[in-house]
Amino acid sequence: MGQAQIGVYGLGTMGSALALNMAEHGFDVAVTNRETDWIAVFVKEAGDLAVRLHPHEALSEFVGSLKTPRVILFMIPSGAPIDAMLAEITPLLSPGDTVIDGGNADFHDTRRRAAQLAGLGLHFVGLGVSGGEAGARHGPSMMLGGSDHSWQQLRPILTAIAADYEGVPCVAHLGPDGAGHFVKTVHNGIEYADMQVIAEIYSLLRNGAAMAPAEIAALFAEWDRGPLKSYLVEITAQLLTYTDPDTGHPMVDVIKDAAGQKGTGRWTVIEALRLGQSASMIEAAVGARGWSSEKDTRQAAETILGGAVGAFDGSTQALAEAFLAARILCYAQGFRVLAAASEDFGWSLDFAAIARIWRAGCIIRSALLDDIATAYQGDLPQGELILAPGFARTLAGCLPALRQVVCAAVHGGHPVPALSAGLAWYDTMRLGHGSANIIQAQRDIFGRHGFERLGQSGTYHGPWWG
Ligand SMILES: NC(=O)C1=CN([C@@H]2O[C@H](COP(=O)(O)OP(=O)(O)OC[C@H]3O[C@@H](n4cnc5c(N)ncnc54)[C@H](OP(=O)(O)O)[C@@H]3O)[C@@H](O)[C@H]2O)C=CC1
Ligand SMILES: O=C(CO)[C@H](O)[C@H](O)COP(=O)(O)O
Repeated sequence: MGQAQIGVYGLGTMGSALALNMAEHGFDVAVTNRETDWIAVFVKEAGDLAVRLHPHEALSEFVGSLKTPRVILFMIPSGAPIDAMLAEITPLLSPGDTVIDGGNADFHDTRRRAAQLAGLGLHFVGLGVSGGEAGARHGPSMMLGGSDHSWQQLRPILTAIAADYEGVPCVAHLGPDGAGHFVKTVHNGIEYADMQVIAEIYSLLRNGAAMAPAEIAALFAEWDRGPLKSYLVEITAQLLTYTDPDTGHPMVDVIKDAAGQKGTGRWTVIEALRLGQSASMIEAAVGARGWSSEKDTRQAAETILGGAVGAFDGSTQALAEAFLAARILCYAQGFRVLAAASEDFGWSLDFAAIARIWRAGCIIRSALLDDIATAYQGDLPQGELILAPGFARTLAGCLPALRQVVCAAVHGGHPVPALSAGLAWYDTMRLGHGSANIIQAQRDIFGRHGFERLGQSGTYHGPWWG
């Protein structure tokens, strides 16, 4: 009879940190890894926590060491590796056991896997985990999609290891099958947009206002003490203080300006479009990462198109206000995608709960999330965050600055795709009467698609065809 309360397969960055976190909270954890040489090293390096870690090389022994019904967490790349491991492990499991994918998975795959395992009497959980290595080790934010049975099995462990926000653990059961992975995907989409906004503001300060990294670091550190307080602002302030030991230059200057991406930002945009939404700031951030990776093309273009940029003479106060407006807008776009998916998949997502579990532990944790949780607990006009009285007021106060910053950036030739996408969305939403009447007329002329008339029901055609 097995004794371990949970098994962790995959002792990479995240899996090893989560296993140590569980052990530290008094849970007995069976551990294993594809590369088996690493298992003993990991346990040895765990020091005092090793007593709670039970290493196994063979999968059958790992499974056999677990209390039943079993709970097994995979922290490996999602996609083909998860499917291959499910094929290997499911014959060793019994009805009632739960398998968790804690990686960043495409929620469509999670839904498929949940259905596949349900056919075997097994439970499959898609668990979004955020916080990087430090979060996983000391308290991540976790978004769970799966059955009530699995949630009851996992709840004691997950609430113990989760980040804590004023006594509230940052973990929640958000819905069935793919709901947790979907929410994590959108979390990452917001992460992309917020990071892009920070990069754009940095660039305006550095290339437009000729500020040194150390000065910008001080400014970000100051912002981190006010309404812009967030993990991403904090680490940006820190990273700008480092010097490259090889060259003596600011570290940020020797890092190639080509951003990587593993897929979650792109998935957010694809799902948003599929759901009839446009998370334009997230789209801008994904696009900007793509363009950034075309370094050779950009270098060639600079010699042909001219790469000079003008001075940016906006104040740092205007930048702070523009940043706050942009942050509200990008979170609001992310929540709109969640709302659309919740409706489409019948998940009944609890948006206040999502905001609450993002307040600590995760990469997008920020001062704003408590206000978002509060807004979702009250009456939200049209269900729109930007219409919540507090946010509408803040946006109205900060919008002149966002407009001024975007204008100054455009005037000086500084690319600000996320800031300008946010502004365009705000300006679109605040107009009760837009310009789509022209599009409707065009569609009717070339395709007889018909249009609605203001104040009348039914479909009409114009007098175009004589
Ligand atoms: N790093 C981060 O900040 C975050 C990562 N994630 C997600 O967590 C998961 C793990 O990421 P991370 O810990 O960073 O990755 P690492 O690269 O540090 O570790 C990967 C782990 O997966 C194992 N592995 C790789 N390929 C296979 C395979 N084909 N079959 C079985 N095991 C395999 C590796 O085993 P071996 O040692 O044998 O190579 C290793 O244990 C990913 O899905 C990632 O998207 C989620 C949130 C944050
Ligand atoms: O999930 C995460 C943070 O929340 C991971 O760090 C993820 O890898 C970030 O995405 P990308 O690598 O595409 O920047």
